[in-house]
Amino acid sequence: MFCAHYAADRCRSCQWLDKPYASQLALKQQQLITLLAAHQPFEALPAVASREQAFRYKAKMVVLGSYEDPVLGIVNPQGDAVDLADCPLYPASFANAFTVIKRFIQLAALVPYQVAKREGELKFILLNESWHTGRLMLRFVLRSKNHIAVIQKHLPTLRAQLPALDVVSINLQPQHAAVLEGTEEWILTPETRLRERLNHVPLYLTPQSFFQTNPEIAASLYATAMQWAEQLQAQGAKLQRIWDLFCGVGGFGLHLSSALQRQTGEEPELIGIEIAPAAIASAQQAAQDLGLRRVSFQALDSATFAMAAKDAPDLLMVNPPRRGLGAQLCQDITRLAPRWIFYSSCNPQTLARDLVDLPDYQLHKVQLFDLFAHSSHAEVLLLLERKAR
Ligand SMILES: C[S@@+](CC[C@H](N)C(=O)[O-])C[C@H]1O[C@@H](n2cnc3c(N)ncnc32)[C@H](O)[C@@H]1O
Repeated sequence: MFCAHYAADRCRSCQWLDKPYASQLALKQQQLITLLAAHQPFEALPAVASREQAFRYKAKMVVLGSYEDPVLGIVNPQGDAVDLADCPLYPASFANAFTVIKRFIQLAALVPYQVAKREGELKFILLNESWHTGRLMLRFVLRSKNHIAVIQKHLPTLRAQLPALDVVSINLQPQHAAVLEGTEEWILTPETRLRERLNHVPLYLTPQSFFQTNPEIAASLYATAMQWAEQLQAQGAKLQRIWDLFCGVGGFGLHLSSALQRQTGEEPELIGIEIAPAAIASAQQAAQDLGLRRVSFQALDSATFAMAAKDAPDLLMVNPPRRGLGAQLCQDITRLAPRWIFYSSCNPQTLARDLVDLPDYQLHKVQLFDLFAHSSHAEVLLLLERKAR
């Protein structure tokens, strides 16, 4: 992929862009296998390759410059404001959306926040596109409530110029700190969720709920977890109780539950645990759309849930943030002793550390999903089985 910003040394966010894509993927795979070498023997499946560009359906843009001439992008290590409205990682529609958003910033006189002076109002623009529908969700991250009224006043103009825009919200982030978003959110549109669909599963993206940046590879990741579960069930494994810890809007659990039900005609019991209430509401809506009845999505801390649990599920799905599961949760998983674990990780280092804390489990399968092409980041799915005692 050619990127003019990278070539001019303005943006180096894609740290590996100087390597041909095939070499990037081979290197990630090799690093992963080396990291997990102590857990041999296991089957290392071929890495799932991404598109090289236009795969990133979520943009987090710092708002810089002035309201008359706004810049949407980053401040690079040299301290320069770099406009990334034409970043080739985004789908083609984002360039037009950013042009319209810049006009809106001018119209509503939304002064970009200046970190050094602690002045201004608009900190970030967060934009999501649904891969399935092409519809958009836009969030303005503001320092104070001062500009809510003016954004509301001009909202009809924004929506007329960007007809794909379904959801618009304001997030309040009053702190002078490197924090992307705050806890208060106002949704300004009648539509409060962006509809997505990966494989056969409807998913709802809302402000304040996590969703994967690369939906095409996320679809492959969910489909793979689903196929592994179907294979286990076909080989006679009992998979009647599933937990999906760190479930977000429910991607893994909903795929697993609906696929296993399709295979046997019997719906497994699914418990999904996630800290963000907005994501839980989305997961509940999707479960209802799928007609699943034996589902309980709960807004809780995963470690607290596991600590209080007495009985293990048959299949434990975990997909923690970069920090991994941590020692306490690994201890509770060991105590509960589910037979099967699917571990999806976006940080192989913390994954490797967690595996050391799960000595009762044998690693069977490893697969890399390149959600983050041109970077050193890797998403991995593992299949673990409790060792015979
Ligand atoms: C890597 S994301 C995975 C989300 C989801 N499994 C998916 O496929 O999109 C990690 C999720 O863990 C949630 N999370 C973070 N800390 C948590 C905690 N202590 N307990 C439960 N969920 C947590 C985040 O809000 C986020 O949705």
